[in-house]
Amino acid sequence: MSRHLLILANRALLGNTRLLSVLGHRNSIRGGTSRIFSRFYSIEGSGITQLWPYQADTRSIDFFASGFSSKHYMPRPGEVLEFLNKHYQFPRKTQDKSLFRIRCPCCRPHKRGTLYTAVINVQKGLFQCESCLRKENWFDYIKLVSKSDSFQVLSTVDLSRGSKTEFSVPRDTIEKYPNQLSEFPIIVTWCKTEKGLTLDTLQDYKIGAAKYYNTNPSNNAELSTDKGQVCITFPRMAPLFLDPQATDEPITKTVRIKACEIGSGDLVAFDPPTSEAGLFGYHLVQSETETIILTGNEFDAMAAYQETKLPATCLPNNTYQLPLEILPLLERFAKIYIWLDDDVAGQEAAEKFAQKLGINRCSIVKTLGGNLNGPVNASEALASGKDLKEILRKAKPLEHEKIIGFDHLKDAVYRELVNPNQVRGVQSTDLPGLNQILKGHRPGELTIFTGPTGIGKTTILSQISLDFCRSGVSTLWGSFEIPNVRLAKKMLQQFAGHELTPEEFFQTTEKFQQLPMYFLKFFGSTDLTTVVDAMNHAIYAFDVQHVIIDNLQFMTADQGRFHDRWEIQDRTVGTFRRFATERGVHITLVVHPKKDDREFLDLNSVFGSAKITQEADNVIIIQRLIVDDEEIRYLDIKKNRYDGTLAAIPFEFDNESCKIRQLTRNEHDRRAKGSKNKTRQETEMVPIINQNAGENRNLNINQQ
Ligand SMILES: Nc1ncnc2c1ncn2[C@@H]1O[C@H](COP(=O)(O)OP(=O)(O)OP(=O)(O)O)[C@@H](O)[C@H]1O
Repeated sequence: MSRHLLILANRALLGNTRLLSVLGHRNSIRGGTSRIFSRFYSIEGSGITQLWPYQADTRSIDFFASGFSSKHYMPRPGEVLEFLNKHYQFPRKTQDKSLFRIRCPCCRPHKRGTLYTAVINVQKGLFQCESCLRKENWFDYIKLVSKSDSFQVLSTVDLSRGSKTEFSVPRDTIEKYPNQLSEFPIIVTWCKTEKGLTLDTLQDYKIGAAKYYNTNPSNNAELSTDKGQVCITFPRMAPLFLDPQATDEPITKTVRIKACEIGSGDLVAFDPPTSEAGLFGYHLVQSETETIILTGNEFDAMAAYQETKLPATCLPNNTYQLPLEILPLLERFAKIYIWLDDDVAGQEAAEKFAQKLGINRCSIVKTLGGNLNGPVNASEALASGKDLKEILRKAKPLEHEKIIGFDHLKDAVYRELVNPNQVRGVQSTDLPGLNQILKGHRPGELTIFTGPTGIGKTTILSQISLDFCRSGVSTLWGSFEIPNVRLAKKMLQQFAGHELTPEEFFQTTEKFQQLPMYFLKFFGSTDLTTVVDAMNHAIYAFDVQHVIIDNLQFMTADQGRFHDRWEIQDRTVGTFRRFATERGVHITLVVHPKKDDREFLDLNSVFGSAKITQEADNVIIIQRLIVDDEEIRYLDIKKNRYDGTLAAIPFEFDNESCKIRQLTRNEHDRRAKGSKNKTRQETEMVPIINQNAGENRNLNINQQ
């Protein structure tokens, strides 16, 4: 602590003006220095070392996670005015079209005339009050209006036992990993022959070798108890100081290790497992560096750096996520090349990240350059002898949504045409039948999920969300009926495949915490605007792609009188529908059925008006069929806007893992053969059996 205080004192003395100017863009200096620190860099309570200077360890993560947003960020067109109107701020026009006069959420309205003391730039979301001199960026203004210190979102880390942010071995050992590279010539040879990377590049990036256990959450295998396997190690670096306008060279230190399998480059472990600090290759950034390349993984970053000589870094996790914790590290760059895979998912992520980082400073690199075939990323381009400098030179900025031209649209349509399989969406591992019927989990859709009380809606959705999350789909749960802790407990059991003993708990949570899974803190009846604000924030902060709302009735309970209830639910569904399309996320909404004694449910059984199922892209109903005292349950897909395929998937429930398993055709036929007198509804249900699990074969939808 004393060292940090000393550095802080030195900095304050030597560059007081610079320090204040750095703080100035986020803080009014009217309240004096202590107020500056207490507002943004709180030195009270938890102690100065946690917040200032930005430490290369990970303790300051929560601080940034709850508050940081890039000053380069531009709200979507119309977003600011929509927010102001929804929150009854009654903005008034000024002569300047981009400026609106509003009330300051911080000033006390003592006199009527002093109410409208602030202005907001509706294009940039920047807020400034003439009375209290407060200046805020868009997200901080939202927080002030929402009167919320955080956006009520928990992560898997919060719900298990807190983050593990210490290295598993002493720091000295970590620093020696690059020296161990020479002991494993196989790594150097593989990087050279398979990836075209030189020893110099590996050394520049401090690539090393070390033994690690497999703790990758997408790997279903139990944690191995042997001594681990030799891995190639990628260090993640963070500066000791976070001063976006620093002119001296940042001093960096290793804050996290990513360990991958030699030969495949597949993720084996992160050390520490849950920290998000630092960026790969950040030590290559010099004081005068203004440009950086952001790639999808370490091999792409090294390839881009080797050929273009520009410092290149990569997304920190094996998913398309750009965590808030690393945004401060990218704040200083005037130009960012986003170079992700040139496929549908990669280009969609690139566009999202460009908006998150500020579209004015980002250019998107397309490795394919409009060709149908060829290398899709920097690493493949290097290995196949392409000119990476030339590819980079052709990078284009993302146009603002409002002025998107036909060129951009043409690109997107073309991408979908030539990659039909990629447009199908993320595939389920647990339930291959879902892939056969719905073809995949796609952004921008609304799925309605229903079934009788207690039939297992939450349990199945928990399993499905975990399944997609393991494939990298960042997921936000809004559990308005079941407390988050109970949901997380169920999810942990499904994740482990059995109920956990206290001994297993720690090992399993280590893996579980690495999943991009988040939970809204709300419970019971909650105002729609509050939920939508939190969802918006989660998309910015955690790159959420799938939102689950469980359920519509609990979220809207006690809102409005009896006869207004349908209207409120219709409005809620309409808002979610629009949200899914505009923000490109998949929303799964659980809706209870109407009180219905019939054995089988259909589209008319969904509670509320017909609008609910009309708005939906997919409707899934859990059905039960009683045959000779034995019960068979089905996931019955009753609506599928993507390609119209309708069918039902029979499944059984496994108590031990708390998961469902799809029945094979034989298993189903054996159980269903007792059903002699088929009802009309029963014959309408068309079971699909996972004889060829995972294959997308043509469905014989008249199997029965
Ligand atoms: N297919 C199944 N067979 C038997 N039991 C199940 C099945 N699915 C879930 N369960 C168990 O039934 C209980 C209720 O499950 P769950 O909460 O998921 O139902 P739900 O439909 O979401 O309930 P609600 O209508 O109250 O929201 C849980 O204890 C769960 O473990």
